[in-house]
Amino acid sequence: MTDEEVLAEFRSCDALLEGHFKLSSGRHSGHYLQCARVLMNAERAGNLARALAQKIPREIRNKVDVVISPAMGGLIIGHEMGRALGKDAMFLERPEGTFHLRRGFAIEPGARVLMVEDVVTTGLSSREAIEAVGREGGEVIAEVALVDRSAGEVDLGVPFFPLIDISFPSYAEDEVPDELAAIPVTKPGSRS
Ligand SMILES: O=P(O)(O)OC[C@H]1O[C@H](OP(=O)(O)OP(=O)(O)O)[C@H](O)[C@@H]1O
Ligand SMILES: O=C(O)c1cc(=O)[nH]c(=O)[nH]1
Ligand SMILES: [Mg+2]
Repeated sequence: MTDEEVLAEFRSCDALLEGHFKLSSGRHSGHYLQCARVLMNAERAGNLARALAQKIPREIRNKVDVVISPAMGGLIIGHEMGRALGKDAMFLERPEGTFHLRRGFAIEPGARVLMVEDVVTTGLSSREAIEAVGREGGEVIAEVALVDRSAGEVDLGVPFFPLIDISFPSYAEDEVPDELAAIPVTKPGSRS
């Protein structure tokens, strides 16, 4: 899929939002990609996951033992990636603030993990999720995401293959432009 085709999918289901958003990192932005709306259609979610799987070089794809994603945003795309690769898909949660496996999920010692995210902006959530896999005994060999909002700038410490690169501006709390500050802010994500 080309970048334009992927963005057309987002636009077609009103998932490319404009307004004033507080992101997971605490930064502010006039744009938000609401991946849950894109993924609410199972056929579209499957198509996107298969396109994303094609972004992973074959030599890495062939090594993946299991797929893991950080809830909530990574959950559906992680599940569909598991289907695309024919691997189990588990998810990390952070009810007390730190990602870990729950619900009886466990990783074989040394298992090679593909991390799957919906969006990467600063990469903070991804790095926390990658660390969590290490604590659980696995090794993240690569990450994929539907969207890289850092436009290729982020360093996750593992090879990273997004479906699309986008660079929407984001601002620290004390640098929000007046035009943006004038719009009531919403915080769509679930990090507290
Ligand atoms: O690269 P970052 O700056 O960390 O931002 C990206 C993260 O933010 C969103 O999750 P969020 O924490 O909003 O929670 P959710 O997945 O539960 O919606 C998104 O799903 C990524 O996990
Ligand atoms: O950085 C984020 O929290 C974020 C940005 C975005 O565009 N979409 C999203 O789901 N999360
Ligand atoms: Mg998330």
